[in-house]
Amino acid sequence: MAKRLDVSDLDIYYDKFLAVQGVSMTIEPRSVTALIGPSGCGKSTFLRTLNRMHELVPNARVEGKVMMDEEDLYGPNVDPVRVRRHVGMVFQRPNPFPTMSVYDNVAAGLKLNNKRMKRSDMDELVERSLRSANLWDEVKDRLNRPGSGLSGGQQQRLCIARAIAVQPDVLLMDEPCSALDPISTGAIEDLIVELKRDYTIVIVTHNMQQAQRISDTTGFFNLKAIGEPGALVEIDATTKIFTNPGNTATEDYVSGRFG
Ligand SMILES: Nc1ncnc2c1ncn2[C@@H]1O[C@H](COP(=O)(O)OP(=O)(O)OP(=O)(O)O)[C@@H](O)[C@H]1O
Repeated sequence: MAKRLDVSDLDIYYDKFLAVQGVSMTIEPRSVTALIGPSGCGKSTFLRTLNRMHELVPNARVEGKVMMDEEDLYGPNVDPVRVRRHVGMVFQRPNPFPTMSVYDNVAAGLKLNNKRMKRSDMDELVERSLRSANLWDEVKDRLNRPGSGLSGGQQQRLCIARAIAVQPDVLLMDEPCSALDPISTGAIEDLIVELKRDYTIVIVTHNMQQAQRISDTTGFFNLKAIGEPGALVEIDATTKIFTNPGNTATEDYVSGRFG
């Protein structure tokens, strides 16, 4: 669990459109890396290349390299479905499987991967995942009720439980709190800080305070110029990015002068 990602010279295309150019960065295990930047600069696009979800868009592709420890995620014999199992994703809007129970939502990935798992082992893993997602106490008496009956914040923690049930190495989060109220947001932020003990976490956020509260490292993306692709401007310790960034565009962005 908790592997390092090493991205080098990554160019990301939607068909002929070069959306993001020349990204290189190292993402350390057992840390939270926040990706910030104005709308349209390619943060979500970049995030989706880290588990090969980008290529689910027809004709979308990348050039460059993404290494997870010693493994080239875009190597010739690598199965993208396996990559997505090892690099989990949590989305902006909580998306539990609506007709499935709370239990089955968490067990869904486990069932796909381990068809012969004993019921008692499955029960144990579902409980452990829900506990890790700080949701167990709230749902233990309604495991058989639909996941869609939970509150928005609970649904998002259910999605996090589902993502960690398969014991991924990396967890990607694309604005996981943007649909949540401040109290649910606080619960998810606390959870992210706890989860970094076991996982490598990369989160896209528009919320500067959130990036400062929960991340160790922050990467600032921006468009090179109007009509040009997005690019990584700088990446550094979060305290440095927010107090003494190396680039004036970063300073303007984090101090709210644009974006
Ligand atoms: N499915 C797609 N097909 C074609 N172009 C796309 C697709 N998704 C995104 N793009 C383009 O890629 C560029 C980067 O978009 P992306 O959504 O990654 O930016 P972002 O920084 O995450 O924005 P936001 O903060 O608004 O979510 C934009 O020019 C966008 O229009």
